Amino acid sequence: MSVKAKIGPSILNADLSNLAAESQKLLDNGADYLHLDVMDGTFVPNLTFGHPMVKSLRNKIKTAFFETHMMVQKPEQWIEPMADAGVNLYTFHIEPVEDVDKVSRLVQEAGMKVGLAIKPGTKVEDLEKFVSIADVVLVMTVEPGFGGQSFMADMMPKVEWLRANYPNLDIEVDGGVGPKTIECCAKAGANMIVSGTAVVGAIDQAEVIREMRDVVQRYTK
Ligand SMILES: O=C(CO)[C@H](O)[C@H](O)COP(=O)(O)O
Ligand SMILES: [Fe+2]
Repeated sequence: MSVKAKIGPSILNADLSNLAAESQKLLDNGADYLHLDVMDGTFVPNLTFGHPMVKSLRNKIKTAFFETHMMVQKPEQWIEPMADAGVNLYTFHIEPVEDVDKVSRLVQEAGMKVGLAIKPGTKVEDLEKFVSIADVVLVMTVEPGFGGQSFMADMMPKVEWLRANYPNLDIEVDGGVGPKTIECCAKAGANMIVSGTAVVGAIDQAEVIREMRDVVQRYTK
């Protein structure tokens, strides 16, 4: 296996009125990248922010790696604006998309890496046919839409199956991940760890980030 352990805090439950400062604090505390949750109120029953907010954040934070987790019905609609906003990794859900290959190509042509996400109810086999075009696959460990939910350990067989078949693939998990659940994710084979509430709400963010990275590193060696 030659994948790197990376911790990407989700700013979903941070103080969004103070997004740049909250994001910089996470980066200063050791975050490897920022996971920005974009929700359209249709694909999921919640609404967050779009490309204008991401662009404003990019103006303040020049070099960090930005992932947008696109929980939207029409991911093709936001490719150009998100590329213009300075997004590095454009992760979209395959469920509402008719032609995943085509949308992935458009993401690449716009200069971003491709992330493909599945909801808890989606079989890993549905993702398999697109793995070759993906830079990252995201296995959701909560029903998308809200931060602070409980981790679904029964998603781990998907991660195990992906790791067994794709030793060098970047496999991300998202939802309810923190110090209590990290071992389970790392053991299954996840190497990109999204963590919202557990990091953002921590008294010592640096310690929580370091602790989770250490656990993942033990399994990625
Ligand atoms: O995509 C998401 C929700 O749909 C968030 O990234 C995720 O929930 C992170 O927050 P937490 O760690 O608090 O669960
Ligand atoms: Fe997310």
